[in-house]
Formats: sequence, structure tokens, C-alpha cells
Amino acid sequence: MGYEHIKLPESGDKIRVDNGRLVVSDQPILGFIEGDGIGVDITPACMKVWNAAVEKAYGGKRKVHWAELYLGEKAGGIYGGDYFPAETLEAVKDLVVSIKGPLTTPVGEGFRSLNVSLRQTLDLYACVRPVKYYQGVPSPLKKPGEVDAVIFRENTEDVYAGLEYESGSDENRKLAKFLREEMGADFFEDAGIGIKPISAYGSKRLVRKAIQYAIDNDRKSVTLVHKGNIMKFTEGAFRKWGYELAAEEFGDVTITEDELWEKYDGTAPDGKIVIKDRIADIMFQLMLLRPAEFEVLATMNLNGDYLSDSLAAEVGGMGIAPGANMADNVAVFEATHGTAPKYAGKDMVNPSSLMFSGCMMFDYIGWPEVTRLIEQAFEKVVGDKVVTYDFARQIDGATKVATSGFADALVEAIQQS
Ligand SMILES: NC(=O)C1=CN([C@@H]2O[C@H](COP(=O)(O)OP(=O)(O)OC[C@H]3O[C@@H](n4cnc5c(N)ncnc54)[C@H](OP(=O)(O)O)[C@@H]3O)[C@@H](O)[C@H]2O)C=CC1
Ligand SMILES: O=C(O)CCC(=O)C(=O)O
Ligand SMILES: [Mg+2]
Repeated sequence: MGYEHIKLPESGDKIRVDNGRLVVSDQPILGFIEGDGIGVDITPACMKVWNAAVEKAYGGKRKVHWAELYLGEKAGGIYGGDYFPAETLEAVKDLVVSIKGPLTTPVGEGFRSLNVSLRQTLDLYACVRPVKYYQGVPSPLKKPGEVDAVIFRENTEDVYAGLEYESGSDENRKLAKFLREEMGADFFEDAGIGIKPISAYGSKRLVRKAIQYAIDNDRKSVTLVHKGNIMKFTEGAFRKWGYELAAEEFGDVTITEDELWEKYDGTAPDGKIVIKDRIADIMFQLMLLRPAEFEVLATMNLNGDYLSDSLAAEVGGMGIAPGANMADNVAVFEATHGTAPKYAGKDMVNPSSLMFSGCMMFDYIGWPEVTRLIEQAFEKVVGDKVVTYDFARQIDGATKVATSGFADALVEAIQQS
């Protein structure tokens, strides 16, 4: 297919999906979107590290052929003000696997989130955010090594879907009249109104992915996180549908927490995954005080957004927290943090969030050796206290380096390993 502005690399093979499995050659084309704000700093730095690790791992036998795709401000410049070009969406689907930097969303006005639009348009229904501790990283916890969880956040529904009606608008007036007169609802006159859709379909496919992940990665529990005591028919329904799905589709490998205590005296038998649930507010305390009890978390969209930033802080902060937006095959990996505008273009921030999102991508395409090299190099460089500003302010005697300097130190460590 011909693109207007996207230039696919001259060599390399597109990733294909065959019978639900990725077919990846030794010369795959991967898409990348630089991102707004600090995207200009972290994306080139990560490219250096990823390419060095691929070269070291496979000695030239394997190589990534990168295809630049455009979203956000850079797209606006290229496509005459279009921040969300249709051909980028086509290319993301066509290439199957891509990685993106952060994209700006204005607060309280302007366009809706490009990130959310991307997730909804391509139905990238699971936002997967692993949270684990690397040696040497500064943490506020006494035992940060106990944090090793993966958040599966529903990515298309909830108040995050953007169904909102502004106070004073015609739509708001119409909806408010309907709610008051036909549904008996009572609320203040000038209230802005948001809608919170949570479906069985959306909840079950998310929980299915979380349980499948637990099975594939030998994790012992999946916790459904919800505020179902208050929002009974949305968050409470998410919990109910989660348990239903576990029983219907994974009944042979899952047990509930009640069964764990009633039948097994608190110790799950080998091969059984415990499905449990916790109310969202207490989950923030539990993940601080007893993180070892939680391995896979399944959440709705907004709770997962809050929880993932909070957990990131336990293992080094936003500069290091990776993530992915996934459909059944198409995946767009991305940093968990945003565009951090005050640091944009200053070659200052930590590139590790995007870098580890890239590691998730290499694992996804079946190149785990790349991840291993990057993780080892990261622990070596951070262990030597060579770090970007965010870690430097928490580590006594640190050598503070730029984004590019940190990437160079990682490349050197990879080459010497
Ligand atoms: N997926 C995406 O594309 C996302 C986009 N956004 C968008 O980003 C914009 C800014 O959002 P904001 O709430 O300020 O959140 P940001 O994540 O952009 O920044 C908040 C703070 O987090 C720290 N931080 C973020 N990234 C890094 C990094 N790589 N290295 C070190 N520290 C980092 C900085 O902390 P400190 O000040 O302490 O140094 C920064 O000021 C908004 O438009 C928002 O919509 C937000 C989240 C995700
Ligand atoms: O889309 C945005 O601008 C913010 C999204 C966000 O915070 C997230 O997905 O973690
Ligand atoms: Mg967020």
C-alpha cells in the first residue's frame, strides 16, 4: 500500500499474523512514533540502546528496520494540522507492532486525547503495565524487591471514553432534563455530566487477557480492582463479570479466595491461580504495605491510570515505568509517563520508561535476549550511580548525566557485556 508521507524502509519484512501467532523474520519492520514534548529526547536515546542490544545479541544476524509514523504535533506539521492522520492508523495495523513516545492532551479544553483515540480506534483494549524493581533504583519502600506486579488496565471504556456533556451546552440540558424527568435523578443545576460505560464484553476480554498472562507466566493470583461498593452497576459489574469469566473459561485452573481458605487452608495447590478482588481505595495502601501479595491486577480504565503511576513511584518513578496498548495481535508499546513539557528538548529526562517499553516489545516479538542485555546494562550503569536527574536527586553521590549520556553509558555497558 502506498502512503502519502510515511516512508517504509527499503529493506525488512512486515510482521504477519498467522493463525493468531506473530510471524517475525530476522529483519522485521517496526513502527515508531517519536512523541511530543520529551519524545525528542527519549526516542533517539532509546533507538541507540535498542539497536546496540540487538546487534550485541545477534551479531548482525537480526536487525530492526524502523519505520517512522506520525501522530501528535509532528504529524500536525507534516499533514497540514492533522494530529491524527488516517494513514498512521493504517500503518500501525499493517506493521502489527509499533512503539510510541508520549502525546500531549490539553486540560479542560481543546481536542480529546490522541492516546485514548488511538486505543479506541484500533481497539487496543488492554493497557499492560508491569511494575518491577531493578537493583540500585531509588525507592521510598523498605523492601522494593517485593513489588513485582503487572497491571492489566481496560483501555477503551469507563469515564475515560470521553462521553461528557459540558455545563450550559444544549446536549447537557437535553440529557439533564431526561435524567431528571424520566429517570428521577437529582443533581445540581449547572453540573457537567459524564457517562461511565462498563460492559460485560469489555470487562471479560480484559480479565481473559490478565488470566491468560498469569497462566503463561506462572503467576499465582489475579486481583480484580474496583469500587463496586459505590458504583454497583459499573465497577461492581466489572467484578462480577471478572469472576464469571474466570469460572466459565478458566474453571480448571482458577479458584476464588473463599475456596482458597475453605478448601485449601490458605495455600493454593500447584497449578491453581487465585482470583481475588479488592476495593480500589484500599488497593493503594495494600500495594505500599503488602505488595508481595499481588501479582496480576485487572482494573478498569481510570483506576488503572491512577494505580499505575502510584506503583511506578514505588520502583523509581515515572522515568522508568513501561507499558503497552494491546489488541489480540496489534500492539503499540508506550511509556507510562506523559510529555513532561518543562523538560522538553533539554536532554534531561530518564529514557528508561520508553526503553523498557521497548523491552516488552522485544519480548513480544520473541527476542528476549535483547531485553536481558538491556536489563543487565541498566543494573550495571545505575549500580555505578550514573543516572539522570530524577534518580540523582534520590541517590547520594550520584553522577548526574543527560538523557543522551545515560543512553551512551548503557550502550557501552551492552557492548562490554
Ligand atoms: N501516554 C501518554 O502519551 C501520556 C500523555 N500524557 C500527557 O502528558 C502531558 C503532561 O502530563 P503530566 O501530568 O505533567 O505528566 P508527565 O508524566 O508528562 O510528567 C509529570 C512528571 O513526571 C516526571 N516524569 C515524567 N516523565 C519522566 C521521565 N521520562 N523522566 C523523569 N521524570 C519524568 C516529571 O517529574 P518532576 O517534575 O518531579 O521532575 C514530570 O514533571 C499532558 O498533556 C498529558 O495528557 C500523560 C500521561 C501519559
Ligand atoms: O492521554 C493522555 O493524555 C493521558 C493518558 C494517561 O495518563 C495514561 O494513559 O496513562
Ligand atoms: Mg496516566
